[in-house]
Amino acid sequence: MSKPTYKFMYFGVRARGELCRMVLQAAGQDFEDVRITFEEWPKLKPCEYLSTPTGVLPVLEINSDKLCQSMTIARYLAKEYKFYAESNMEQALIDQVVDTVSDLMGTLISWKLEGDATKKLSNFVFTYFGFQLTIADMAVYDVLVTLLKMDPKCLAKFPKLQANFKRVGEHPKLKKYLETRPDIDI
Ligand SMILES: N[C@@H](CCC(=O)N[C@@H](CS)C(=O)NCC(=O)O)C(=O)O
Repeated sequence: MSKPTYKFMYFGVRARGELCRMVLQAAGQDFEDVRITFEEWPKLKPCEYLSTPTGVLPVLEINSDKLCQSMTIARYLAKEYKFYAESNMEQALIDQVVDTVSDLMGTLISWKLEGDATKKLSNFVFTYFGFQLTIADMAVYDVLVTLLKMDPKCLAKFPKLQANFKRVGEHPKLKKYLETRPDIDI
């Protein structure tokens, strides 16, 4: 079987795309990282150009298949590259973190930050503070990047979140990517 070819299409922001980018980077998987500008989007949105399944981004092309919905893509990639878990319960524990981050991201995208966002995340430290990197760690890392930009002291009371943030940032396959990627607010 030949290796799959990946093309990931999203805007030039982290928001609903960065978790998928991080999983591909953590896997050491080559992919075409297409970053569409907001100026060019109105021309591309109609399906005849990009063939977006639902007219929104992100979209991941895998060979000739197309996937949409950021969490569907993230879970698909996490299963492919073992950033998930084996058992149904462990998967559910990861999912609740990832879905909470996704809800939070919706709030952040509309710039209506909930005051207790970091506290909410800290309730989950027991689920992702394991030995193996999962999409839960990466999802939390990414939303913390945004929260830290809004309030650099937001982790002060949460040492386990701080430690996990550091641990993901130092992952051997992610470190260089995270240090050299464009510095984007959200
Ligand atoms: N639930 C979808 C939401 C996708 C979505 O709303 N994408 C936005 C960007 S974050 C978009 O493509 N907006 C452009 C548009 O609606 O034309 C997902 O998670 O992928």
